[in-house]
Amino acid sequence: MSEQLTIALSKGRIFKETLPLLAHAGIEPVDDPETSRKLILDTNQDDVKLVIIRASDVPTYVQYGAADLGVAGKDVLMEHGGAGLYEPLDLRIARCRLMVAGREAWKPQSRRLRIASKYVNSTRRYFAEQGQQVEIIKLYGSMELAPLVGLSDLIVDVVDTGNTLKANGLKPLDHIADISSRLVVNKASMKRKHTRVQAFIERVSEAVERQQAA
Ligand SMILES: Nc1ncnc2c1ncn2[C@@H]1O[C@H](COP(=O)(O)OP(=O)(O)OP(=O)(O)O)[C@@H](O)[C@H]1O
Ligand SMILES: O=P(O)(O)OC[C@H]1O[C@H](OP(=O)(O)OP(=O)(O)O)[C@H](O)[C@@H]1O
Repeated sequence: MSEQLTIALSKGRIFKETLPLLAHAGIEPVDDPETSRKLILDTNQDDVKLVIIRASDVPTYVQYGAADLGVAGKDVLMEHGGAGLYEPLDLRIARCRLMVAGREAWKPQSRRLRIASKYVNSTRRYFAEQGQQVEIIKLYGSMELAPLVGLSDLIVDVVDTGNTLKANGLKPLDHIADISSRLVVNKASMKRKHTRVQAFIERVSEAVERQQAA
């Protein structure tokens, strides 16, 4: 019997944008995670399963070997720290920027600032590098609201078109990092299932190159 491969993905943009890359590797899910309530999806290949989890949980599943591989945004990987993972491939999907943002009328202040974000580690690291001590408030979403209601001075969040910032009277202030999604691999799976995992990485890498050329 061939080795089982488990791939961790999140619903929404990562699933949608990963589908064509999986298809190039010959993998097609049997169910659609947007309509199915199943958390383990079968594919056209008996030995390949997809697990559907929260975007921020993907590195944890792969770190502990509950999934051999996964797709996660660099924002999520920076926050997780990358323990137990290899990051062999930039998939160049779900591209955005991790940014500091504040109200349109924002002016730099000399007092200690409050920053709201779900990216507490990246936020702490970034402001420490700037030599600034800040108070960080952990949120789980809708960060754009925090400065509007006086919960924080600034936010750290991902920005793509800038429409969400604009719609809420906020402006981008500082660029922290360019973000795209990465293929991540459990370190033990990379050794134990080397041939299988390496072949998968090569097929997906080909698909990424083709998408870039198109
Ligand atoms: N507006 C956007 N445009 C492009 N890429 C984005 C955008 N927002 C987020 N991303 C990228 O896509 C990844 C997945 O985003 P998604 O919105 O599906 O999950 P999430 O809601 O951020 O995660 P969680 O459910 O764990 O809180 C993010 O980690 C980020 O790398
Ligand atoms: O610069 P923009 O293009 O407006 O994208 C930025 C928004 O996207 C993300 O949210 P989320 O994934 O919840 O929202 P989305 O699905 O609407 O992009 C992020 O937290 C911002 O709120």
